[in-house]
Amino acid sequence: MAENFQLQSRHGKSRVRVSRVWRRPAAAGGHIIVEWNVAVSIVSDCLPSYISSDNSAIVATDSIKNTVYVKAKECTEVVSMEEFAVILGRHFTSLYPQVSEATVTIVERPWDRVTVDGKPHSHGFKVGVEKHSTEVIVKKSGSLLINSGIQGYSLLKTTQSGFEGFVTDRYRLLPDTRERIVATEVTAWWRYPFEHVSQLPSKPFCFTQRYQDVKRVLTETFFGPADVGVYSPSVQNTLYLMAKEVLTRFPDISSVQLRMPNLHFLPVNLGSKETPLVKFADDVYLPTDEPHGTIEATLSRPMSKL
Ligand SMILES: O=c1[nH]c(=O)c2[nH]c(=O)[nH]c2[nH]1
Repeated sequence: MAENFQLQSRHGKSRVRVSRVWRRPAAAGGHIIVEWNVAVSIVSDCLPSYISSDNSAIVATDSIKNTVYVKAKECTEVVSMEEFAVILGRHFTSLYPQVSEATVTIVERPWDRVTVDGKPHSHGFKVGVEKHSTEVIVKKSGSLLINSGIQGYSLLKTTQSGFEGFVTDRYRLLPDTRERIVATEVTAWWRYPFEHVSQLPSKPFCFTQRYQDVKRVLTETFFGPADVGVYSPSVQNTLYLMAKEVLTRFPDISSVQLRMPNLHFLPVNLGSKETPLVKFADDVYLPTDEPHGTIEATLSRPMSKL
């Protein structure tokens, strides 16, 4: 209680950028580099600092920032973002009696190994596009939540998409179609089922590998087989099939949330009836993301805790 009011507070440091290199010999696969943008937010009992000038319970946000670099230094073996977030979360909740909970969020800058002369380079990387993120919440009791995700994953197919049979009323202008471009920028979040630090898998389970696996399954389900593809009757149906495939393939994922904006490629028809200039024949489009459709859903296993 704060002078007859209830105070809920948290503090931490955001945009802590850290990069870690693990220098393996070329014969063992070469160097590994990660670049992480870390945010730490702790729930800490430091009421006196809010209601008076007593800062004695505050773990300074500067110290929180420093800890990120100390822990990166201590990771002499390769760690995934998720493992690093758990290490940080456990550190703050176990070292400081006043800290009851820590939320660690990490977004990775995707440095991908380059290929030179068809060979993976031992120490050369270029930046990719879509990003892997994680949010880990650790409580003093050791209970935890691990969500991981992908952002900015842009996908498009030039055919095998349609949209028909939707509500017809005075507001409808869109014709039925079985031929259109479908484009989206996928944001996915999925939850791992581990609820306590004691349940955390040791190797060979690897969060980084699971991220790559989920991305592959999302991609394959969106596009279908390389030669013929798969017909999508709506973004809704494709989104559902993508989420379902993730839960079906990976028992260690308990729920998945997908956001798939419908980034429209509008048919171009220019001119008048008398003087047509450009007549659309599934060839020239006006790409736009303003406005765009917003389609999102969460799929969970029965009984899974969200
Ligand atoms: O796949 C689609 N789902 C919609 O809900 C929708 N609405 C719309 O105008 N076009 C589309 N396409």
